[in-house]
Amino acid sequence: MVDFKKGKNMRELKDIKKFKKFIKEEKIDKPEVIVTGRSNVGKSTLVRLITNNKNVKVGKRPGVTLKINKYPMKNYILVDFPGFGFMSGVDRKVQESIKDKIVWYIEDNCEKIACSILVIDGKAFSEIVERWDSRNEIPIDIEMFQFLKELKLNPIVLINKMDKIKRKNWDEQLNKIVKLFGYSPPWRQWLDTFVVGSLKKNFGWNRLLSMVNRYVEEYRKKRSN
Ligand SMILES: Nc1nc2c(ncn2[C@@H]2O[C@H](COP(=O)(O)OP(=O)(O)OP(=O)(O)O)[C@@H](O)[C@H]2O)c(=O)[nH]1
Ligand SMILES: [Mg+2]
Repeated sequence: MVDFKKGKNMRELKDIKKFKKFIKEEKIDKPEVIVTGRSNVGKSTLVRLITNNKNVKVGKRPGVTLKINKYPMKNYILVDFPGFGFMSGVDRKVQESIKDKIVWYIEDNCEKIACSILVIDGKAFSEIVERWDSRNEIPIDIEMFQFLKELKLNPIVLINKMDKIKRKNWDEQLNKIVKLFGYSPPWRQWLDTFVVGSLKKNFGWNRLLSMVNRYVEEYRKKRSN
């Protein structure tokens, strides 16, 4: 009788242990990979390519994505953000609240973010930044990059829409861009931070993906230690 009880308890204890281990394993969520950037730079286009999900909305006008959308992948969760900064046709207060939400989200979730992608429009970027610079303010993309770096979120800058720039002008434009981010030219020195691409012409994102996978792998290894 006693033995039976004891045996049962032992089994129960074992089951509880197993269950706890299961819960613990389940609790280690997949890390997140976040996609940020101004409106209309191609964030959702990238997410659509990576997930191969036609339901990801992309569009010509700014402000297409207004919510934080998550897409589970095999080893991570891809998070598509609304664009920050100026959006024509979107109320200023709404723009400000979107920016706040993005910053809060990143701060609250930084522990589970394996890496971050900051998408910029290779053609429009330097013009926009110079405009901000002349007002003596830190341009919002640069501010976001520094913020991601400070939080150690492994930012990768995707310089998108390069199809809009003539090949012969690439070096000049790319040198200008890396300089604005605080990196000295030539831009080719910084391939572990910048990816040059055109999602429209389907190039650049493969290299970006392999960098993402490397960061996710590093994150997992660190976590399992
Ligand atoms: N020329 C060109 N257009 C592109 C490229 N990538 C994306 N686009 C276009 O840019 C527009 C905006 O793309 P989205 O992916 O919706 O941009 P987003 O950054 O998600 O925009 P929001 O959701 O408003 O923040 C769409 O018309 C895309 O087809 C590119 O490499 N070259
Ligand atoms: Mg979008």
